[in-house]
Amino acid sequence: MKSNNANVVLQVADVHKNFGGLKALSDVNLKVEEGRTHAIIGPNGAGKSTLLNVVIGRLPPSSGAVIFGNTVLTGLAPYKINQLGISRVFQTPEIFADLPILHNVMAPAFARRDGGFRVNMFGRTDRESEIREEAESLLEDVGLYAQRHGHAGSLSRGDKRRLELAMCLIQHPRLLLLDEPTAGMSRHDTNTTIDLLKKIKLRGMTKVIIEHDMHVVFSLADEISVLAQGRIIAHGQPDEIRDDPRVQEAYLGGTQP
Ligand SMILES: Nc1ncnc2c1ncn2[C@@H]1O[C@H](COP(=O)(O)OP(=O)(O)OP(=O)(O)O)[C@@H](O)[C@H]1O
Repeated sequence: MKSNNANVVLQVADVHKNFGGLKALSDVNLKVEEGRTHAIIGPNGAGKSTLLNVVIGRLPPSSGAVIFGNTVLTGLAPYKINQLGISRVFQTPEIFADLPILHNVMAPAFARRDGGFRVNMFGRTDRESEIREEAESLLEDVGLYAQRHGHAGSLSRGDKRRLELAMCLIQHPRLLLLDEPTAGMSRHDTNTTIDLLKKIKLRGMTKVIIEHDMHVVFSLADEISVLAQGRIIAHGQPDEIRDDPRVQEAYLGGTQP
């Protein structure tokens, strides 16, 4: 199956996902264009994480397809989908707690090259100094350079999320999926993260972001899709979504986002 739209990076086509009798996703259709930041919002239990898990191959859809560029992802293993150029920052950061922060950022670059993590991967490639340099530069971008030799496990939750972002960026993904990237952060850290994500936008990376914090959504999104009870009930530019009474009703119980 091929996507007709040359500039569409990700297409979710007629996706349904059932958990037994529960319809977590019903007839979900979505297109994300190159270089855009597409936010998916919706109340608790709307199906946002399920949708992301279907995209990255952690959950098979009950029916429908996910297409990345011209490649149908449905049925591919998560590591394959990652190698094709999709990276995800998780709600609960997935890092190597016992490794130094710098090595956490370097590890995915080795994995991308070699197809998997290995014990003693350091010092076994001629690209190590190049990878180290890039990892240090990314740690500067995310504000963790000074701590680079400390263990990742000792970082605060917010800093772990920033570390995970650097771990994604070193993979140079074509599509970055962000699952509540500012959850648990102070307002100051949230604003720093917004600035960082805006910088990534300048580099032209396509992003899908799931976020509860409307300040973050309206600071970053070019387009917003609203999920409620597993269905996309509205899609549009931030101003249209803000003013859509269906969104206010479904998402916020009638309050202005
Ligand atoms: N593995 C699973 N097995 C059974 N039901 C599930 C499973 N995962 C999710 N669900 C159900 O599917 C629905 C959608 O859940 P999902 O986590 O995708 O929503 P969400 O929009 O991400 O919610 P939140 O904002 O609270 O994270 C919920 O009713 C949830 O209980």
